[in-house]
Amino acid sequence: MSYCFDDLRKACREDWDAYVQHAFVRELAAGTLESEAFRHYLKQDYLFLIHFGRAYALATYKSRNITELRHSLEGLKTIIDVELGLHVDYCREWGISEEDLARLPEARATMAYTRYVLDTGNRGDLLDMHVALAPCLVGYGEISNWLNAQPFTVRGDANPYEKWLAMYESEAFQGAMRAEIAWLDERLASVTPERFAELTTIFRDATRLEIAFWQMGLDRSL
Ligand SMILES: Cc1ncc(CN)c(N)n1
Repeated sequence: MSYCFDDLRKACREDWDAYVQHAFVRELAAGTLESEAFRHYLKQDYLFLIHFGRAYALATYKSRNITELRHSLEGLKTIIDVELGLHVDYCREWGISEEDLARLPEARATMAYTRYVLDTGNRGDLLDMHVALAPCLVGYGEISNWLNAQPFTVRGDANPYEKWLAMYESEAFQGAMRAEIAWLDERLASVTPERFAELTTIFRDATRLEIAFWQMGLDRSL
């Protein structure tokens, strides 16, 4: 039996769909999401991205050859240069200054998700780490593609969240998503059924923590 990334998705189908098709992203794509819910999510996502930068740095540290090193470094650059850079500018447009960002309280959902991924990376190997990171990178790329195919999605000036939608359909982000899937496909091809079961647990846990992150935005909870 040879595995690939899609087998992880299939093994967690219910959780994966609940994440990709969550009410938060549906409302965002329709342009009906309450602006305070979005602002709350944006602030927590800043903290999330800082910790995910650390997680990609850990993946870089755990790399054992130049190919792995380059791949993890590309992930780190996507988070820091593409997403986090745009995020700070975007927060400013939504009335959140860098000073506000510097003194944010961290929501429990942010703590749980980011520390789970860092702990998985510390305990496990590079494959554990990348499987824990996959719902983040692959998930948002897939969410973007799924939303673009839905009749309720409003694009352009009529949607206040147009920039968010545009970021995740950008070639920089979609290319990073494809590279991550290709990397995972290559590694998963040679794992045993026992190892695949362990990786499925990590993928499911990280996906459930993504669902909790959307819900935190909707509920504006800390
Ligand atoms: C919670 C969360 N998950 C994923 C992403 C996409 N990197 C994000 N910005 N925030």
